[in-house]
Amino acid sequence: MNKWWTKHEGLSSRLISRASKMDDSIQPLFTFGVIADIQYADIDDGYNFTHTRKRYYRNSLQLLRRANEKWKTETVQPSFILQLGDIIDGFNKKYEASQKALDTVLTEFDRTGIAVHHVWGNHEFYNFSRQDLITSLNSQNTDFAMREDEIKQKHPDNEQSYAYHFSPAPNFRFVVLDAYDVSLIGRQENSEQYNQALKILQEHNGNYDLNQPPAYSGLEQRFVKFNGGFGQDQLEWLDRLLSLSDQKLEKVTIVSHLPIHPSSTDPVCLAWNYDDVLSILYSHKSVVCFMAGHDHDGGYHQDISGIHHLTFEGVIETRPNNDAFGTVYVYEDRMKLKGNGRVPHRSLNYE
Ligand SMILES: Nc1ccn([C@@H]2O[C@H](COP(=O)(O)OP(=O)(O)OC[C@H](O)CO)[C@@H](O)[C@H]2O)c(=O)n1
Repeated sequence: MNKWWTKHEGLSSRLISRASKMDDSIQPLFTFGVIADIQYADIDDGYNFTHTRKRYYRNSLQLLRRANEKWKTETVQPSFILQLGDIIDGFNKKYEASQKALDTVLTEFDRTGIAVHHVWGNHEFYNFSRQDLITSLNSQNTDFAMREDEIKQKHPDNEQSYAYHFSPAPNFRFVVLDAYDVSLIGRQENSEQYNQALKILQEHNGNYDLNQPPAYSGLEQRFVKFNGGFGQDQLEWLDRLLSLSDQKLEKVTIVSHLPIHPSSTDPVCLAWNYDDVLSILYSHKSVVCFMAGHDHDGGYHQDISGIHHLTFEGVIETRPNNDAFGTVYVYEDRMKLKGNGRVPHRSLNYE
């Protein structure tokens, strides 16, 4: 086992057992739901590209329905739901069913009456242009995003990067990042971001098919077309935002479709410039957690600065009789993830 590949290390199991012993009677400050990689399509079951994992395209909607039912009956109603990207599958495009599939899933989410924060993943871009997504899957303007918020740092609307922040309760902030800011998917061929992405992939991936990972092992495998990176403007914005959060002694949770810690994911799912984001996070004291999807097997790692990196198990590769979602209970001194089905319980103490 390589040193950086420690997602099932002892620390994780110790945290799981500590979580199960925790006192349930204390009222959380607020709660929120999390779900990843629903990848709904009204098509028969299939497999991932390498035929190693079964995908339940139609049933993913039933799993979302079960998650919604659970969230609706929580004693402390979730303040919001984080949908970590890949809400519908790329296959919808082939059947000209993208809009219908998206409407189906959004209608299902609507039944809860709970605000949903949507992250954009690779499958969003297989179905829609960025311009389409700005109209149809844009949660930047939900009720509490930016409202009555002392931190007004709005992300510069540079070529429509989809990054924003919100504060659901005093002293807590959530940041949604755009992991496909620099990418070959979702960017126009004449854009700066597309050309930057092409240069990166040409430098690191010698394959004709750029979806094919460049090496059998190691972090270089992340240089594939179905991943992407964070642009300089977005990184600078994040840095400035976190400085303000530091000053306000906030606890910050950051979310993105792509994981950024090598020990929280298979390297083939890692963001290209994950190290740039990590350096920024390490220069601020406010960040407590980073949540992502994309790696359907899930993962977890607490890094050297105490940040919890959670990669959520994907709905699409979850058997019909199982579940894959979580509810996070937020307290002054910790967060507690109550997992369902493949998503394990975890206690996430702030260090
Ligand atoms: N070796 C490969 C792998 C994939 N593709 C094509 O790339 C597109 C995205 O692949 P897909 O597996 O659907 O992406 P997900 O985001 O669902 O999953 C990411 C990780 O694999 C999950 O662990 C799709 O069009 C594939 O056909 C490829 O050409 N060559």
